[in-house]
Amino acid sequence: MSEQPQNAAAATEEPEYQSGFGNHFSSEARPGALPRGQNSPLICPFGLYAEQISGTSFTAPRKHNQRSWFYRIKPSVTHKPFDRRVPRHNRLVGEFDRSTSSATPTQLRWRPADVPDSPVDFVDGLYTVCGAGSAFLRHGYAIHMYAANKSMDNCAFCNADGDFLIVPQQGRLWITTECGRLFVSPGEIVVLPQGLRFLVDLPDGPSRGYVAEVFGVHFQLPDLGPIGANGLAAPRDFLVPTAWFEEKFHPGYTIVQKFGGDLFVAEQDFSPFNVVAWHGNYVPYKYDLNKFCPFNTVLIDHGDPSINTVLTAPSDKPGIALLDFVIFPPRWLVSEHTFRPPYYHRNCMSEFMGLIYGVYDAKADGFLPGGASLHSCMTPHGPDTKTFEATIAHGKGADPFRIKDTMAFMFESYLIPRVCPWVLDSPYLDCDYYQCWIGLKSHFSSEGSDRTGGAPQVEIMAVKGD
Ligand SMILES: O=C(O)Cc1cc(O)ccc1O
Repeated sequence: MSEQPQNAAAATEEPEYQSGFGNHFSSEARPGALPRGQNSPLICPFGLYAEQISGTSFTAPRKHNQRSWFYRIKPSVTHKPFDRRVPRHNRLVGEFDRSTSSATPTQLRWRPADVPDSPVDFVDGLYTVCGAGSAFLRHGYAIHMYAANKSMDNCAFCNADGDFLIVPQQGRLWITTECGRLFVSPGEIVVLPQGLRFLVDLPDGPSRGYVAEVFGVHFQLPDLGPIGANGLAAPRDFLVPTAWFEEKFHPGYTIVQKFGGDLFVAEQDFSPFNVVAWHGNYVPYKYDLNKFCPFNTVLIDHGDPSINTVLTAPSDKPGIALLDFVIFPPRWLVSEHTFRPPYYHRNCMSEFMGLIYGVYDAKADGFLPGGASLHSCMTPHGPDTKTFEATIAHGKGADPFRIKDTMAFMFESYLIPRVCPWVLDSPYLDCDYYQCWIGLKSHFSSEGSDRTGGAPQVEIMAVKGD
């Protein structure tokens, strides 16, 4: 047995991690448990079973190829047949079409959902907000949110459909996976790859957050282009678990498998967290968003948000994301004679936004931590009236200004999302969202602007020589 605490929910200290992104990692909870020389020896050390999990086709190009080898007490196949789970609720979608969801160009915003009073775990608290494509066709994505208050008990979750990128907003997540354990706090994110079994304990009780799920592709770090070799999210800040196992007889233990958006259950009599050693590059990982190294304009204008991409799930088209994860972290705004909040815009990409804490600089009110907004392809949006008027009135844009204590994020996709009925009928839907822009009035004057007074757009400081 592992030396570490057996009751995952009781543990509150960070476990040990390995660091890096895309590495071939290896870890053993028992020295000598990792076979040397080959992946699948006739007899594995300690009598373990060897089992591979592949996250890409066997023949995927080497630079994309992902797989891990697990050395476990019993193989994961040792369970009774899968049965469709009697739905407690049916709010997960894996195929987005007219029968499951609808498309709307309307700007949508939701207030934060209350965490329920009745006991709800991570799986039952998960509901799809919107998405596009199909888990079966291995192309598309789903955006989910969760509100839960109790740890998963005697069960583990396995998402056969895609990778989960979880953004906790309230309450820490203590996540046990086949590769080991991760402690994830609001301000951090965690990626759980397709098919990996995991369970979520909630050491703080009530818990809420956002999930992006991508079908048929995995998240990668964005290229840095002219930024150079450093900046944005650094590979060494990604943390991967070390092997941890429990050898527990667990009669009635259930694997809850999401398959095409539906939930299936299969019973077994042991903990699936029985991997004593593993190696490979198909791994769960977490990342602290406060480690992000943001870049920004340093003279004029407001840069496009793509500059703050943490992770991207690419499409087959170069430079076009199936789903980008972009953040709006604390940063200095220094551009001159510039309207510094996000510009008004209509984009060909669709944008789902969430707020982890603080205030987002385009919305003076109404966009709250735990809430969300969705602006679909070519739907106009931008700063609300209060933000625009305050920015202009106070002549903001002259002195360097530090945006503090905030963390907003965006899931951005080139596939247009369809929205689920339960979030359109939700009591948390802000039906007055459009009002935040209705007050924007014309400042047009054919005499010329009374604000800039024709001031030069950029002041150039000449430095005289001796
Ligand atoms: O607020 C938004 O909608 C996201 C966003 C932010 C920004 O700084 C520039 C463009 C953009 O779409």
